Amino acid sequence: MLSALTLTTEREKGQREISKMGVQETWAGWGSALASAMFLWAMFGQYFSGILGDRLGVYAMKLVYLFYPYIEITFEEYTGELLRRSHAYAAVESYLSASSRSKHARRLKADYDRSGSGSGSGPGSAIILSMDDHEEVIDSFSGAKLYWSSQIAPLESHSISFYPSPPDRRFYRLSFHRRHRDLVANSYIPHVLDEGKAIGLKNRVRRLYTNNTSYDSYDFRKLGWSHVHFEHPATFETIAMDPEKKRDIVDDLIAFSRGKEFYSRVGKPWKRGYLLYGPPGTGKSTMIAAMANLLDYDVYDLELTAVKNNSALRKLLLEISGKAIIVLEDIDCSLDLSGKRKQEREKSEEEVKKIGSEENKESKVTLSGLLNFIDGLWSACGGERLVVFTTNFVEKLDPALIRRGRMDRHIELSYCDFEGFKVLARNYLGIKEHTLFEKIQRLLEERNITPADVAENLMPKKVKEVAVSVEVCLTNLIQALMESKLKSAKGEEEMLAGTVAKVVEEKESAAPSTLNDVAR
Ligand SMILES: Nc1ncnc2c1ncn2[C@@H]1O[C@H](COP(=O)(O)OP(=O)(O)OP(=O)(O)O)[C@@H](O)[C@H]1O
Ligand SMILES: [Mg+2]
Repeated sequence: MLSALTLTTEREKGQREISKMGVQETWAGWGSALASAMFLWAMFGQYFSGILGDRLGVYAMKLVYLFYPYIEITFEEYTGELLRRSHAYAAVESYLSASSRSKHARRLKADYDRSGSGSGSGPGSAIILSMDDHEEVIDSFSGAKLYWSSQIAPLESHSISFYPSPPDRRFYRLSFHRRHRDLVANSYIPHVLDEGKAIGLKNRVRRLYTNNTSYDSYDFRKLGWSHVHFEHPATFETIAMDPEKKRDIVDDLIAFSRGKEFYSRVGKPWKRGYLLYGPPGTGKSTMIAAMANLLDYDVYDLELTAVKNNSALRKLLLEISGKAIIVLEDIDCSLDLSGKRKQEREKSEEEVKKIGSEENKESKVTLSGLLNFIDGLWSACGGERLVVFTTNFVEKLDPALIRRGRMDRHIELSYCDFEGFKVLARNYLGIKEHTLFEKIQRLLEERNITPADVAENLMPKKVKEVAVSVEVCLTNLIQALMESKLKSAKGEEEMLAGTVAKVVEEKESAAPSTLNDVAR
């Protein structure tokens, strides 16, 4: 059987594909002379079946079956014109990486065991071994023998193009005796996909993605996103904000993550939009990290100005997996339809000329392209996604962009209040109360200070300060508070009222009758 399996790897042409269960099922085995003859006979039969009737073709196929009773199913890495990595392929990859199955393979690929359990390759080990390309393993299921091979083949291109040719085609091929066909279709494949998905989730390490600046949607060799491991310690416990508001956001996020059935029942794609707005240093980015940690999602940090056009944006969207937070920071700057950030606009023309040609390429993403990205038909692919916008200037945003349904929750992150301060004091100094708290509370009511500034003042500046840090830090904070601005609305009103009163007083003494009217 194994030799037959090896032979099958050599032929690529003339496969007759039968679509079944989202994978391709192909007639097998014509590497040997006999199988080739059978195949030609079958083709001959098929060709003439239109003329001579179906009978000839049917006989030819029966003959092929007689001598080569194996069925093959392929699981392609990319489906739908290379648009998306197939989940079935990823599940098979994980399934075959399980130690019990990969131990028979002779050529293996090694990777970290992201679960930290070391289950991949023996006790205490921190790597996972999986099948390398062109490798074969045998699996068994309910008495049936299943032969898996990992394959790689150049993708045939029939057109001449300026763009680089697409990457090689990778796929797993499953071969089994035809008598197991029902078992494989009804039980084995669902078993492989379920188990593979579970293994994949267990090994999953969260990632922080960013879109590549040189990304070209026509270049198949370039991926749209690069990633690093996502390791941000922020949690909702460490975020300084009104506890009730915080509880509400956490409840909303958890309800969303458990809402698969709800969303499908009401006919809405499983996604939710959050707009976080407020002055710099109030915790917008920190909250995104806390969201990702709470829900165990990947983060896709999308730099819109690096996206060439709407079609590149759509392609990026299709590369995003489920369980993801798509972040567009400073959306008021990114959404400048010229594609330049505000700071760049402010640069003199000469400075702009100096920018490298790559960076200088203008983004042609339009508002409608972005709206489509958020909630067009394509946005529903993948499911379980949060889209988060952040801005310092919510009033600058186009209302269409942040209307309810698109950005479902609008969350203001503002200056630090006493409740927020208590959270930071607990995080940074490990204290719940102190004699200086009262003074700090009074000052926080009068003055504007961002949580970032409070946090900065609560950090010991020198190593030797650590022992006396509480006192020193709180005093630093009081100092900073006294130097910070008065609460803008209240402060400005008071200042304005004071100035007006003073002017009125002065004018009254100069010309009482007329100025009394004005003051009134
Ligand atoms: N609400 C908060 N709770 C806890 N820490 C905070 C909070 N806000 C700010 N910080 C601290 O200040 C630093 C800066 O905060 P962050 O980057 O989240 O601000 P931001 O609102 O995203 O600012 P920007 O608008 O400039 O992007 C963080 O590293 C964090 O330590
Ligand atoms: Mg930020």
